[in-house]
Amino acid sequence: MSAIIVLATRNKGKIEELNGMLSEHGIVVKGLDDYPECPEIEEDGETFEQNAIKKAETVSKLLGLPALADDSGLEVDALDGQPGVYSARFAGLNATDRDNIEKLIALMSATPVDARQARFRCALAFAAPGQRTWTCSGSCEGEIVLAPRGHEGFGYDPIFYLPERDLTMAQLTEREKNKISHRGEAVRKFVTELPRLL
Ligand SMILES: O=c1nc[nH]c2c1ncn2[C@H]1C[C@H](O)[C@@H](COP(=O)(O)OP(=O)(O)OP(=O)(O)O)O1
Ligand SMILES: [Mg+2]
Repeated sequence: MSAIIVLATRNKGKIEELNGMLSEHGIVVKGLDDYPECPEIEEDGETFEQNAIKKAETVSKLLGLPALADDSGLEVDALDGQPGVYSARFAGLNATDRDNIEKLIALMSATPVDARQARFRCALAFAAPGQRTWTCSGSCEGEIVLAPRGHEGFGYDPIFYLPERDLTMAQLTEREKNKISHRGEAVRKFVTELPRLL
């Protein structure tokens, strides 16, 4: 048996990671490039959870299908939790991953090496027609480094350092990343709920 879930995103990194984790549970994840009629959704919530709920419910209503959404980002302690929900637009509305990384490196260069703690957070929301929306979250602790390393993953992965591995997130294979990431933690919670949700 296989089921299609629409992931309310055009972020190829998220679609790839979710498929990597959900295919073994009989789920095919499709992104919004497969549904060009879906408009951009303004992410105006104050929390990852609010944004994830808005994305999942908007897409589920529009298509009449079960939809999952991921809202995620990076919280840096020395920046009082920034960029947080603004992670994707940290360096401006059309910022690339590289732009955002450069801005963060510039801001962190004056911060002592022992004060560079940060975490990725991920909120997932699952919405389906006639069903109450379900949410969960995950997080992953690390440190910001000023020299990007690795080419796997996406977003801030090249400057997100995992001290216990002595590697950045971008130096892990997708499978290794999924085992320890904020998104991996959230998806494992989603998987335990699947029998009730689908
Ligand atoms: O595993 C990750 N590894 C590195 N960086 C990450 C990760 N997870 C989120 N991030 C960063 C990327 C982006 O700057 C922001 C997400 O923003 P977020 O609005 O959730 O995603 P998005 O705009 O790319 O796609 P969409 O909203 O359509 O799902 O946090
Ligand atoms: Mg977004």
